[in-house]
Amino acid sequence: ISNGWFSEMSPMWPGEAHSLKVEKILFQGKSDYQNVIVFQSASYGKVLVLDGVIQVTERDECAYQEMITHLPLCSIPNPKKVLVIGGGDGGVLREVSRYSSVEQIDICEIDKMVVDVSKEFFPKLAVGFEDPRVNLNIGDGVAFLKNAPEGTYDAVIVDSSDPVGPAQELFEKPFFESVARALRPGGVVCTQAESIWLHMHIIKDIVSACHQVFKGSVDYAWTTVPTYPSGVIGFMLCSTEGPAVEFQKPVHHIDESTDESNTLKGPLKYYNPGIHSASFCLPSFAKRVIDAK
Ligand SMILES: NCCCN[C@H]1CC[C@H](N)CC1
Repeated sequence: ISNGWFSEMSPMWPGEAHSLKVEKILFQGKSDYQNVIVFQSASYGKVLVLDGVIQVTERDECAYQEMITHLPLCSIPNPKKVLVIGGGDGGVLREVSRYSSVEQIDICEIDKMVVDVSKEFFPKLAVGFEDPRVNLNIGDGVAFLKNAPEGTYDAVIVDSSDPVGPAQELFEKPFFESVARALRPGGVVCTQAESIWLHMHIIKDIVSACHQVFKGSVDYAWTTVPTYPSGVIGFMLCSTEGPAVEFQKPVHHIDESTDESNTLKGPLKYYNPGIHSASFCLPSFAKRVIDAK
């Protein structure tokens, strides 16, 4: 942070950096896994940064948390058991807790400091931890999945940081295989899948690994998040062999009218059925890589 600005630099997006004006640094720490910073920005509310990379801001987190959750959960009729890998800020838990059909929400976050910092500085995200259906595990998602009984989950959501550092193995085939084993037939997974403007090479490898591992549907969706690099982020949507899942046609309808204004959850700010279907439409440079047979 220099002369009041934070610039997000990484070898993951060489030659460019999104900057936010810093009003006040609220927390600085180093966990067993990464450097953790929280600052009050001038225009995006509070910001959580891990190893110099923006994870969430109060102003635009809704886009990411709502899309990564509702794209998979609105694609299956009756989600009951959901697993979140990563997601220690609680935002995905907040979105999963909107489903009355859900009975069990397991979460496996490797870094306890992320949970503690979110509870202290991001109450609108950490509200997700208050749901009685949530079981919090602090540990490595890869090990957690290896110990999960086969066919346990209807949905797995992989809310990870970038494949540089603790989350690296969450982008590799062995991990996808352990996800497939933990899902029931026709179960769905949604993973954070980087930017079509910056990471087509990473996306190409993820898509290829997913086609080898998931014998149901394999699809890629994307959305806007102003404070993520290049202003967009994508998601892999995959299902295991079993009852067919058509990700582009949501079977479950939630929209801005779902009124939770009486709770910290509030109504949906971003997701709606139109955005759901539109998010699978790709620009040609991405389509030719992602849809290539
Ligand atoms: N719940 C925190 C979001 C983590 N996902 C982000 C995607 C974009 C990355 N550059 C940083 C992590």
